[in-house]
Amino acid sequence: MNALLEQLQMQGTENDALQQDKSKKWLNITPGTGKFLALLVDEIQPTRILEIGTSMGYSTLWLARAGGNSVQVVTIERDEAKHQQAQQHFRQAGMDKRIDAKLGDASDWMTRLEGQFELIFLDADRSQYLSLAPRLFQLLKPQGVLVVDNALSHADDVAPFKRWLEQQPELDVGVLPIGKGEIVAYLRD
Ligand SMILES: C[S@@+](CC[C@H](N)C(=O)[O-])C[C@H]1O[C@@H](n2cnc3c(N)ncnc32)[C@H](O)[C@@H]1O
Repeated sequence: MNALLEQLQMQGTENDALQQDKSKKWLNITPGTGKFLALLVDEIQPTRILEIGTSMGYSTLWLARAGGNSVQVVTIERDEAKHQQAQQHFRQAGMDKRIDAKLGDASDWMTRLEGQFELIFLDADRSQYLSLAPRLFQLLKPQGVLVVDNALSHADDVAPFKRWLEQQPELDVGVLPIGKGEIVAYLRD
């Protein structure tokens, strides 16, 4: 599994350096963010994790591995080629049973998901975050944590969403200087 993560990290870096078409870039989280997510999973011990923005499944694999056998990760990707390749990586890692990979737009899938998640990782089209915010909030379980990537690398893009989070009295919101910057929002009970 370590070897697969290292391979995906290297392939992603190489692909993104050469690829001109942004929709074909992998845009993996950094290994540091992967380690942070794994630590968080170890601390929260979630049974259900929601990820928005699968790409090739690099971050999904960090989440699923840390969660062990008892976790189910639901991950959403709208690009069919990426969705297919991610599923191949999940099988390769032997993690396909605990990863439920959905193909389609997050705004659509999120209305169809039932129940709540102890951890939500948001790493998708930042222009949609504000419109997704109310439903994301409903999907987050009390004492759950929402993590949002690119808080520092694309601070202007995520600013309206971050302000929305900060206006919710039940949420404690901070930004950690890990990887591309991570918003971490904790939903008090
Ligand atoms: C930054 S990449 C995700 C990287 C991935 N989390 C990782 O670190 O391995 C963002 C991905 O989100 C997908 N995406 C963007 N907006 C989406 C949406 N509204 N619904 C589903 N997928 C979306 C894109 O196609 C892209 O593959």
